[in-house]
Amino acid sequence: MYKFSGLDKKTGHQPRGKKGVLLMNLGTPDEATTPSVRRYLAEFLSDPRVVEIPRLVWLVILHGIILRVRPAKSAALYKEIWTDGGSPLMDISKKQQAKLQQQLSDDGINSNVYLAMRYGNPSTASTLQAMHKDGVDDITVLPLYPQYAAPTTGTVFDAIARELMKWRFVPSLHFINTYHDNDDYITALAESIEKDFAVNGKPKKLVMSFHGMPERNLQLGDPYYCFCAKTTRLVTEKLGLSNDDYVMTFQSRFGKAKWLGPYTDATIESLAKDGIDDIAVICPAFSADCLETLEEIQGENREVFEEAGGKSFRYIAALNDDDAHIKMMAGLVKPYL
Ligand SMILES: C=CC1=C(C)c2cc3[nH]c(cc4nc(cc5[nH]c(cc1n2)c(C)c5CCC(=O)O)C(CCC(=O)O)=C4C)c(C)c3C=C
Ligand SMILES: [Fe+2]
Ligand SMILES: [Fe+2]
Repeated sequence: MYKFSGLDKKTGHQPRGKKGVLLMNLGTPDEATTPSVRRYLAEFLSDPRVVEIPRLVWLVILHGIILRVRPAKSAALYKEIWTDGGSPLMDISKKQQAKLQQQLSDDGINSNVYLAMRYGNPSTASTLQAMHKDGVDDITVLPLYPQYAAPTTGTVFDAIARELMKWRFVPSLHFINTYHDNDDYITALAESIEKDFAVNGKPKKLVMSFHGMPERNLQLGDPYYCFCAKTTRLVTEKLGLSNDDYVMTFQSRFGKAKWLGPYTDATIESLAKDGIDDIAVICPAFSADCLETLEEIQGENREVFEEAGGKSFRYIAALNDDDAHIKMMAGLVKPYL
């Protein structure tokens, strides 16, 4: 490590040689208002990794229809889940950052933890610039998506590369692309399920609901589906569940194409109709609770279940800032620090 105190006298360069951790997540609107949601969705849905249909056709649909209709609807949903700390995804991400910082320092590691979002704020570019200013030139990137997918993890890499293309001194980079089968992740999920079962009893069915994606992405080689299946297998094996005890499903469909199935809402409805009136739902693809878990699962899907005759619906929270989750993150980044 270079040992400069203050700026170098000859070059005016910053002291360098520090290592830093960069936590990344999707991003969320700054406010639960239509203009704020529109700005966020415009950036998110313009990403060619997220919507893979011919560019020109998509931009016409996006700006002609979707960005005129969806922001107001989504803003109303965000309002339902908004907290004093802002969007749950942002609030929880900040807590994760602070707790991981503390965990690393408890473990005797003197590296700063930074937080950036792929869309919206704090932006990837501005966070990388802040790291550079702090003298960090060795960056460990942890996208908080347990199962690699091109529209999530892949595009985090794009955003980092796009910024670094402008830099003269490209830092050392360590990119953690997936942790779907990491022992500590599987154990943390299994323990959170066991805790729920201990308090509320074993449900008639455990629904493991993952965020969906178009089925075409799978055919084109995206490993996401297989990684979700592996997480499901490892967690259910750890819990000693039999095939009848659980089901893997996919939620948050968007657009007209066929998405990965079975769909969460249709599954939950048919479970209730078949007399499986007591279920617990967990969403292992989400490292932090957000619109898709708090509103779509706890809100919408609960209603679907109850209207179809279901009696007991439990949502098992994301790992959020649980100690086991933070320790898992520390375990993932430590080999590079
Ligand atoms: C349009 C295609 C989409 C793909 C493919 C997709 C994949 C994907 N997304 C997540 C995680 C999150 N998605 C969230 C919200 C969200 N996702 C899409 C679309 C796609 N996602 C939309 C349009 C939205 C916005 C919500 C709305 O307006 O209804 C979120 C929550 C954000 C928040 O602010 O709370 C997360 C997290 C994963 C893991 C994934 C994997 C394939
Ligand atoms: Fe999504
Ligand atoms: Fe949704």
